Amino acid sequence: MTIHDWSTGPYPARVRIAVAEKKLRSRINFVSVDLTKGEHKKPAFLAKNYSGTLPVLELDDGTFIAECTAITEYLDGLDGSPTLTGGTPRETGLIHMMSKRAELELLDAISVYFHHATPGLGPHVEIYQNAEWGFRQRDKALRGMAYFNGVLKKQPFIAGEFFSMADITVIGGLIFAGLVKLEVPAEYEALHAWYARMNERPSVKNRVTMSEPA
Ligand SMILES: N[C@@H](CCC(=O)N[C@@H](CS(=O)(=O)O)C(=O)NCC(=O)O)C(=O)O
Repeated sequence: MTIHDWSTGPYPARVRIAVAEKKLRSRINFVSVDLTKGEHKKPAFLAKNYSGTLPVLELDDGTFIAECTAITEYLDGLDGSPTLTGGTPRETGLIHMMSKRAELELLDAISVYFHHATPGLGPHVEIYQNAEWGFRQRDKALRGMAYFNGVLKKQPFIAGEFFSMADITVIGGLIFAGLVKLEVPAEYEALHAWYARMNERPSVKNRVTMSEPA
């Protein structure tokens, strides 16, 4: 399998963490797509992913799977023993809900702030910007941080009692927050403590270097 990605990107991080958690590194060939040059918006890449975003998983039969959630669901199911996306209908529902909530209320909101209220990937990629919309989404992300801090006051992981795709998505959000220098307020102690625990996981710690030659 091939993953088309950008080694330091927040969304690619979600899939890199899932690859490591599922011990699939030896089965993956990473191919870098240069976002800074707008390669992801050129016809050759758009043929892989209509949405022009990274990462994209390319199967050996030529099938392309984009969208971090979809890629994670595929990878998690490969060994017939899903550990990241839920082992029962109740777990699957809760994990999907909390992962989608993490996208809507945190990660995607920070992405909009990055693309609209900062120089983003540069004028050749950011062909339309609306700073007010970007700042509104930044404020939404800060509310999202408060929400997830509240969740983590009551349970050890984002979707309940064990690590899941939902944790990985919030990790992606906080990686993006770091990249755009959006601080997690100090008073969100449960979120800070959880993030410190997450950063101790080898899958999180080694996510960027995993694609470097052994
Ligand atoms: N909904 C998509 C969003 C993916 C996404 O936005 N990826 C970023 C990659 S990174 O910024 O996290 O490295 C991207 O392609 N951004 C480029 C752009 O939006 O022009 C997903 O979940 O996979």
